[in-house]
Amino acid sequence: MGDEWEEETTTTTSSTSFFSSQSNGDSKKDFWNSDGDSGRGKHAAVKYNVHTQLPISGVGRGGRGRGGRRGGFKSFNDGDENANTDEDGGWNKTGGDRGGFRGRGGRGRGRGFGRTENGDFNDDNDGGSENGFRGGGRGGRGGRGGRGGFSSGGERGGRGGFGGGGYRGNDEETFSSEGGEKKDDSGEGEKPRVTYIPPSLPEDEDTIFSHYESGINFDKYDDIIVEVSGTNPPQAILTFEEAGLCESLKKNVSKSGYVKPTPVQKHGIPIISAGRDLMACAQTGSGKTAAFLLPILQQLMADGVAASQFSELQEPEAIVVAPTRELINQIYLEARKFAYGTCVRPVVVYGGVSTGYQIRDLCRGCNILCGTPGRLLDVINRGKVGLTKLRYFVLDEADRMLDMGFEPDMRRLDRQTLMFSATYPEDIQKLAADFLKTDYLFLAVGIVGGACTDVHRSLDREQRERELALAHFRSGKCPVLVATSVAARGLDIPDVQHVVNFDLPNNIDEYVHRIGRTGRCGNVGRAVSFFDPDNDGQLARSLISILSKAQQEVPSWLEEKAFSGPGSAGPAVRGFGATDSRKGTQTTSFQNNGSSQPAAQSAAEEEDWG
Ligand SMILES: Nc1ncnc2c1ncn2[C@@H]1O[C@H](COP(=O)(O)OP(=O)(O)OP(=O)(O)O)[C@@H](O)[C@H]1O
Repeated sequence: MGDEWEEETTTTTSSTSFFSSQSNGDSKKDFWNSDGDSGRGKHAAVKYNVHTQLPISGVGRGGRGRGGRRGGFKSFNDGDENANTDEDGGWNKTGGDRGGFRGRGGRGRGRGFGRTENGDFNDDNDGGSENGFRGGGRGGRGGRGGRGGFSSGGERGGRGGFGGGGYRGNDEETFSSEGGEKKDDSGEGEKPRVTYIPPSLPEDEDTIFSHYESGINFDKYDDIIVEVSGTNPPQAILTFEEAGLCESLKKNVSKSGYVKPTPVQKHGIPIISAGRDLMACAQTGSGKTAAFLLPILQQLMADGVAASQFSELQEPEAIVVAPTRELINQIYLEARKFAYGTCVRPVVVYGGVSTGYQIRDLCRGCNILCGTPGRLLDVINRGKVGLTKLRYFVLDEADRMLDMGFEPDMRRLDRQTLMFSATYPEDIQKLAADFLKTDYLFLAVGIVGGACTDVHRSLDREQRERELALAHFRSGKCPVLVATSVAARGLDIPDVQHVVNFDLPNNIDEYVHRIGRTGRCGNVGRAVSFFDPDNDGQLARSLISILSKAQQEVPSWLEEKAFSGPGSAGPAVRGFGATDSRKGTQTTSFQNNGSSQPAAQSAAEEEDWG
């Protein structure tokens, strides 16, 4: 997933799994069932928390994930000899010179996902990836890495649960001016094509403005310490009335259930309205999205932005970039909500969805373009989006998207840059500052990088609780068991039907043990694993070996990861179980004859519950 099923940056190398007794193969059903005490009869899941090494009953939602590695934004403009060719079905990429983002162009031969010369995966169509901006590729073997210059960066896997990224290696589509015909210019066979078209969005007002009520701690926001650093910051507003919003926006704010602004809105809105660049850091869930959308919309309305209309080339006034597909879609929905009833038209583009579909939508008019990096650069490089009218460039989750060099052409554009995040490591701040005007303002709401105090956190389980959790799982009282690898081995619990490796383990033995909690005693089972190319690459070869020996389907992207490019090295492929490491030892094979078998010696030691 290079794309926070994003994810949070997980630095852990390990692994979380859970077992589920659901027989319908619907892992999500179990995954998001945080109520582990449903009283259903069958046993379900064990999730391993790698940090604590403890099993936890019930599965809590991991929250929105974030992209794993940071992307880049560099080197788009040194196109190679393949740039602006018509290789992909006659499409002439005229966008190269249009206000920056010129793509390198070169397409490699690819199948499935693109791989850049950096050895990164591109998981977006045509080589883009959500996290990208890292320049990339001459498209080495993995295909269209060069296009748009995005290496996959990061939104791979990661912790946090329903993280965005999600590696989707096969999402390739060629969009051509001749109708989006699929074409594989490598001659190596057909590329899987992204044909997914998301369901149409509801147009009724009730749905557009549906929202949940603000929580009991909303008023506590008023006590949060706010710091604004930089010269001449404008006065904060205290109410939405002071924000100077036009009638339509006021109405939309009110229909959204917003009564008073949050601190990041109180300070951020006037800063943006004053035309200042901004680096804003505010805790999760504190309303950063509206903090940038409202003043942008207001300004566009005040300046009488041209109503969007059909054109093959769209010139948006604002671009919002976020590292994950899910997040950018959410931002788009917010933009659509606040722009309701106005002439401002937001559009969203992100990987994993038919490019042709998104381009058709784009061509209908676009004032605010929301996108993940890969797809965004893709549409720019296809000449569908020009940057000459660009006035606002917003980076949400900015700390994920800045450890990269930024394209010089982009820097030259006269635009207002707004960066938002809940965390800002110091080194990232330095990078970010380099991309902002020198008089930018830094807005810190609450403790910079601090986690939201409204989230009750607990790390640790006593033995008594562990045993109770296991007992509940065993008895079927709790259908899902979440645990660390400590529960990988040995547990023999009837009716476990599903094992989910939320994070894959470090070694293949552990994998074998974990999935062995299901499919026992002649029963069938199911194991679903989330593979993070950044963290799990070393497991790829052994996984392939294990899968093929068990006559399971081996995804082509896994083969690609295992056998090509940097990072593909992994442990030598060996057979299931173990082979005798002593040279020259005579080996006897036993086959289904019921006779004794040599015990498989695992490389890893047994885990201890202690
Ligand atoms: N002034 C407000 N009054 C009531 N609700 C608000 C207000 N501002 C934002 N919200 C709501 O609060 C929720 C969180 O807002 P938002 O997603 O913008 O947070 P965020 O700071 O971007 O969080 P994260 O850092 O996790 O991305 C949303 O449902 C949003 O509609």
